[in-house]
Amino acid sequence: MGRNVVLGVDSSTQSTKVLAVDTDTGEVVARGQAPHVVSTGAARETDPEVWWRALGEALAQVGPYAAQAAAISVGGQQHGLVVLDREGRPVRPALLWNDVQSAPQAAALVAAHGAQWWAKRFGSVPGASFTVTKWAWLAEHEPEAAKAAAAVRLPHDFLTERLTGAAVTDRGDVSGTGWWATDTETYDSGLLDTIGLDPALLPRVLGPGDAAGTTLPGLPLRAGALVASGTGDNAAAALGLGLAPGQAALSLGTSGTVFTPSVARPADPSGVVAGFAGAHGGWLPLACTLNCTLAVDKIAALLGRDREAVEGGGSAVVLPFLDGERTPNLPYASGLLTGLRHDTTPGQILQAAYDGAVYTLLGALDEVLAVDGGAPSDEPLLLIGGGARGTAWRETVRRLSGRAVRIPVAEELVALGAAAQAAALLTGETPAAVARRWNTTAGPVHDPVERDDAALDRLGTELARTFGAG
Ligand SMILES: Nc1ncnc2c1ncn2[C@@H]1O[C@H](COP(=O)(O)OP(=O)(O)O)[C@@H](O)[C@H]1O
Ligand SMILES: O=C(CO)[C@@H](O)[C@H](O)COP(=O)(O)O
Repeated sequence: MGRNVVLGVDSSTQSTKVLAVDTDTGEVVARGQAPHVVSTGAARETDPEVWWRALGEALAQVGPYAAQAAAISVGGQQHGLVVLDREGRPVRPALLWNDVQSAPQAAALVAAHGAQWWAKRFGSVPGASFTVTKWAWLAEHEPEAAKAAAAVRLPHDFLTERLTGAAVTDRGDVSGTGWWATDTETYDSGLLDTIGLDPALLPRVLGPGDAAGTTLPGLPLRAGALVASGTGDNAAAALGLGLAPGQAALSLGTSGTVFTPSVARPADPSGVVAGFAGAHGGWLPLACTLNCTLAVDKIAALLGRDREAVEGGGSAVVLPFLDGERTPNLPYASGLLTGLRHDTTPGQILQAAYDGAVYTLLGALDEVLAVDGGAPSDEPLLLIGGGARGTAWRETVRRLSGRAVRIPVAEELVALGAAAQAAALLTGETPAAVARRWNTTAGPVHDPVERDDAALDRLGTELARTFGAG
């Protein structure tokens, strides 16, 4: 007898990953992965057709499970602006979450209404990552493309629609647009009017547990398989970990993120904490940096060193803002290296890059955990994302946080969370209950070590001195 299998997809910045997961046990029985192309230079863009082709390639790698799976769900990188024509073809490449060209539009939108208004109504103060600022940029710089729009989607909506034909999104991902009000859980027609975006172009927002539909014929999938709503990648990871309020995750990928579910609706006027909705109800306060694994890998490459070839000690400080930065909000910043002495070694400079990438995430973690008013939790911090496989990343987080860290053995928590969402459609459980049944957080716990306050002080001083940020 064949296994009961579901498929979970993570269409993230650098690649698409597909997991085929045994619904009963949570065992990953097959996996596939195919790379994306992200533009270099001033813009960060990817043609959505690249995601669609990558999904096909990754599905091909899971072999017969693609046609066997009874349900599928797509988690995707958040915020990206996908503009489609009447035939559902991209009008132009998608503007990604880490494209900071819309920083002037973000500043103008915040100035027009005030940070308090944004936080209170939308749960977030939009920086250049938010979709609303990208639409404003498009309307200003490429009005013909904006006029040609017959549909506006997020990355995961685009893929879900290709699978089902349904124009839908979910509350987790839509909460990162900046045009969906978290206080009323509706699109804000007044705001859409001011940015010239017709609400008819937007997808319907599904509720927790709703299905998007079933697979269209002609796909390399079981005809009529259930397709879950999908969600943004961080919300999917929260599902994949079965996170409960007070349990926090730190994700080390192209972006660095920290998040925890909360009962209270986040509304941080400082803009550090984004007030996202959870995929299955509740809230998901989150902070995100633009420069994480790619930035540190680039610095390792510039130094001609393996990413693990770090050395402790010394006084070097690196602020690895190679793409500008979002936390703190410094979209025009570039990377900075200071504190060099005659005895500084290349390995110390590389370690300083890791420190610089982790520093603001840990500061933001306390703010994320404070949304529910609790004291910072003593629970081990769950470390996920590609970087969690690296010793240098793990040891940097331990040394700068002074906290215990747990590394789940399960990799690809976003795809696993999508798979849990798909399985939940079949079993009637919540995705979190599925994830707990699958024991997705199992993995070694690394005990706390003494916090390196000297390194934290050096970084804090440099951020304040150079950028006036802390
Ligand atoms: N063994 C490893 N050690 C440290 N870093 C790793 C390892 N394997 C992958 N990575 C890092 O993981 C990153 C990709 O992580 P991932 O979470 O898949 O990114 P994204 O979801 O943004 O596409 C790469 O940029 C790479 O630096
Ligand atoms: O913008 C955010 C969160 O607000 C990013 O976390 C993106 O969702 C991209 O994620 P990765 O590709 O780095 O996983």
